[in-house]
Amino acid sequence: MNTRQTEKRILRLAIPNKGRIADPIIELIEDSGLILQNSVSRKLITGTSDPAIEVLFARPVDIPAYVASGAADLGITGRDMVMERGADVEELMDLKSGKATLVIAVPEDSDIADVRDLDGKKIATEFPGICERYFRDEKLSVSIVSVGGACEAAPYLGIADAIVDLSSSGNTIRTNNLRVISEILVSTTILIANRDAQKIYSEKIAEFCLAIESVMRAKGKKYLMMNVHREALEAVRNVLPGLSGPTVMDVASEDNLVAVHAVVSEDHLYGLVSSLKNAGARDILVVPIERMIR
Ligand SMILES: Nc1ncnc2c1ncn2[C@@H]1O[C@H](COP(=O)(O)OP(=O)(O)OP(=O)(O)O)[C@@H](O)[C@H]1O
Ligand SMILES: O=P(O)(O)OC[C@H]1O[C@H](OP(=O)(O)OP(=O)(O)O)[C@H](O)[C@@H]1O
Ligand SMILES: [Mg+2]
Repeated sequence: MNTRQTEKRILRLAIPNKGRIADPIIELIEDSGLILQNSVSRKLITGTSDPAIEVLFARPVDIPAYVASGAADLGITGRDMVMERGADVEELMDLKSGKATLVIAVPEDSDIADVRDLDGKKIATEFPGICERYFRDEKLSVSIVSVGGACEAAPYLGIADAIVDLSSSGNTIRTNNLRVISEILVSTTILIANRDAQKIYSEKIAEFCLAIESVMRAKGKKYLMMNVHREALEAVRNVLPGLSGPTVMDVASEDNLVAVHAVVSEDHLYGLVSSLKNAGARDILVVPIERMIR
């Protein structure tokens, strides 16, 4: 337990201050109902709508060490960052966003066909820690050239034979005439905790996880409400199967009418609405869902 943790009872959550995963993380946190006081200014530690939680803005790559040391109790960053730093933290939740694959790539016209061909070669990467461990485990001796970005240019510049870098759309690899020969890991954004934090803030952490989970569960889902004549109920039910069980309620004003409510996946919505109408549903409403708590 570090001194901050023993002295103060304000849970500190570290999140990225910039980069591609920063905005989706802020959006997820705020959708869960925890509002940040200063998300757009340059203030690096800010309060939230919960007086017992403060937010630290930091570089994604620094967050694992802050959490491991107890400078922050919770952190949200890429799994690749945690692995790169070899940080001793607890992974609490996979937030399933910010997906990217750490790949080994070589120039398209290279003779290198397989990882085994990399013995004795030079590898450029922003991930020297992961690389060193990976090639040691593979029992290959490589020299690692550490770069701060724009890694894909390294083979062309003659400073490396291969690169280890993240790829998501694959555009950068393709545009720079590289070919993937292997994948090292798939990274997503994760929620991590300091190993002592659970002892001090277990209730706050459980509350935070529940709130975040409820937003994730609601993503891509819509709430459908419709009125259905009893005779058409079976046909409407047949259109809905497979989706989370519809709720059927009597409509007070009309004897023969029931209200049917169901949670449906957004992907099904387009065809589903006309199928429901054809099956006899009417007054169909499609409503957004902010959070789903089980
Ligand atoms: N296509 C991608 N390329 C790089 N990182 C990605 C990609 N998709 C998701 N990520 C994740 O984003 C995080 C990178 O954070 P970083 O602060 O380096 O952001 P960035 O958008 O690459 O910014 P920078 O302009 O500083 O390179 C990592 O955890 C990484 O896994
Ligand atoms: O598969 P893609 O969708 O093309 O994405 C992959 C590219 O994005 C990242 O670079 P970034 O934009 O972070 O620049 P950097 O190399 O300077 O970090 C990563 O390092 C790759 O170069
Ligand atoms: Mg980058």
